[in-house]
Amino acid sequence: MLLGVIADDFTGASDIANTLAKGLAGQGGLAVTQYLGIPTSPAAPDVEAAVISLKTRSAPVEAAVVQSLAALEWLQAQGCVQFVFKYCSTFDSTPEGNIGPVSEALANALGVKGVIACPAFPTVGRTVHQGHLFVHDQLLSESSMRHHPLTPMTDSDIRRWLTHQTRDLVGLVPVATVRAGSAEVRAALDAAAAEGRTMVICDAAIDQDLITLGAAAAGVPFLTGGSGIAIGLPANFIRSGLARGARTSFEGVAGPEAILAGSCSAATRHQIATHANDHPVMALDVDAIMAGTLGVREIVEFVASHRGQAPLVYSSDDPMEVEALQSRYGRESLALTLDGLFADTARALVDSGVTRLVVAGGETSGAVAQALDLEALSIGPEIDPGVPILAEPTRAIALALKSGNFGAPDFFRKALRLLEGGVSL
Ligand SMILES: Nc1ncnc2c1ncn2[C@@H]1O[C@H](COP(=O)(O)OP(=O)(O)O)[C@@H](O)[C@H]1O
Ligand SMILES: O=C(O)[C@@H](O)C(=O)COP(=O)(O)O
Repeated sequence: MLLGVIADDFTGASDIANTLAKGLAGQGGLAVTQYLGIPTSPAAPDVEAAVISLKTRSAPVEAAVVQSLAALEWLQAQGCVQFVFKYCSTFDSTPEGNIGPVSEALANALGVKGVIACPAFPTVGRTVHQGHLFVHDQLLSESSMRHHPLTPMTDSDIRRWLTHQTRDLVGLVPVATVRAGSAEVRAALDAAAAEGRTMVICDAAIDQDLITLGAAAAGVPFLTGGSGIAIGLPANFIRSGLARGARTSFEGVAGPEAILAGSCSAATRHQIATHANDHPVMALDVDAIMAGTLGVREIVEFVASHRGQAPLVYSSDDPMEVEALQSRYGRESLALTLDGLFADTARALVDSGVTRLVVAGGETSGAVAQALDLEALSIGPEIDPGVPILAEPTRAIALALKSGNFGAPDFFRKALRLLEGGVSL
């Protein structure tokens, strides 16, 4: 194994797995497997890149650090020569963490400083300029991410945001240095390391910037970022002859389908509204769930009675309603209950024969994937930017774990069709 990725949530993990599997146009990517949690046995010999999905984005800091270090240990045991810590392209975190503490713990374990930190993912509008993160043409703090239910992002200066979370000073590689080329980036990272800076925010506004950062990272043990930071990494291994340039393949899985959405992100709510125009949808009454009068049984009945029609079940709501529910029930216990309900529902659905499952939301997907006890997933073609098909070949289950803010308005319908393999991509 060459490359090991530690991802702080499950949708983010499939996002970076997709980037690594795709590679640059015409070159092929790496042979990637996405693991759900830290595997308990060695990887198959043909795996070139492993992506370990953790659910640490909103975990307590100490738990996030401990799990990330354990993931690193497993990846080191598989022989990886480079490690990536994958976090969200909108830098989802609280002032306490977990991006800073986890990054510093991994950097210390690997004995490195001057580590690239770049959440940019230009294809979906996330760019970094002079250390400030933009979502399309809005500063992060003015985007819908300021209303996120668990990690509201209220500061676009991610250098400052990260400084709240880290022990060491945070550095910056500005766009002018990135555009000057990979050697200049490397020199800037070395200079930051010499000043004792562990994390260094790197500007990137277009894919070419990320390719430059990727080239600067050739042979470097550790880097961090959104999935964009991985764009240039397969090429390093292919160029040096260590990887062969793999291509993704996927046969398709037939059978009953379901869509579960716990994401309250703007893109998901728009996708739900679009899907509701011509498909059956069930809006979950959160008060009834909290009162224990609505649960798995009713949801499974709804899905079963709309088999073949792409039924969608969602708890997603707009920011004002989310805020009202959180003040009524408490943010954490509400999220715990809803994530738990989606997890139990997914298990019941799969037990009832569902083989094609689309899940929207990182926390929601993490809860679902853990409940299904999936271990290793292969990466199929991309459905929409950042969202690949995931296949569990031994159980003939195909999944899409969609990041809350990713995907076109018709994502749900398209994803189910592609999971069936009916359409060539
Ligand atoms: N109606 C709701 N009110 C409050 N919280 C909700 C509601 N629906 C879902 N949630 C919670 O909001 C969180 C959404 O996070 P997540 O699934 O990661 O979505 P995203 O990918 O958009 O960040 C989950 O923990 C989920 O349980
Ligand atoms: O980097 C990204 O934006 C995604 O890969 C991601 O991590 C999104 O997280 P969720 O919105 O919580 O799914």
